[in-house]
Amino acid sequence: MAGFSLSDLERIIGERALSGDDSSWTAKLYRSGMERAAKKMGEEAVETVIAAVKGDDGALVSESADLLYHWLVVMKVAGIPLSDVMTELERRTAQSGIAEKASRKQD
Ligand SMILES: N=c1c2ncn([C@@H]3O[C@H](COP(=O)(O)OP(=O)(O)OP(=O)(O)O)[C@@H](O)[C@H]3O)c2ncn1[C@@H]1O[C@H](COP(=O)(O)O)[C@@H](O)[C@H]1O
Repeated sequence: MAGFSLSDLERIIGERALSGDDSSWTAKLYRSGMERAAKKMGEEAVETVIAAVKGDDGALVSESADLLYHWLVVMKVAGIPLSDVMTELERRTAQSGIAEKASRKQD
């Protein structure tokens, strides 16, 4: 299970979004467009915040999974690949020099 990545989920969402399968939540949400998908993501974000503030670790894991899934659907609707976000995160990390400092510490 630990081998499952956001890239795997992005690929599944990409396939299911265009599947035309009426039983697919992804296909339905993708078809309904950005407003609905973003609203759903917002609901999951709020539920994640509530779980965090309550200190409910089980709910925090579950709501985080819902949030990441719905965020990836929003990104699919927007047509922005996950790799664009990872590139931006990598750029920020390189800019801060943190990765370099960590690798120097290991030597
Ligand atoms: N990770 C998810 C995932 N997380 C949440 N959901 C769905 O998101 C929907 C909304 O979640 P909520 O918790 O808000 O449930 P709800 O309150 O009943 O929803 P609403 O009343 O607002 O409709 C539910 O139908 C969940 O099943 C997901 N649906 C799909 N996936 C992934 O997408 C794949 C493809 O799924 P399908 O597109 O359904 O084939 C799956 O194999 C999973 O990997």
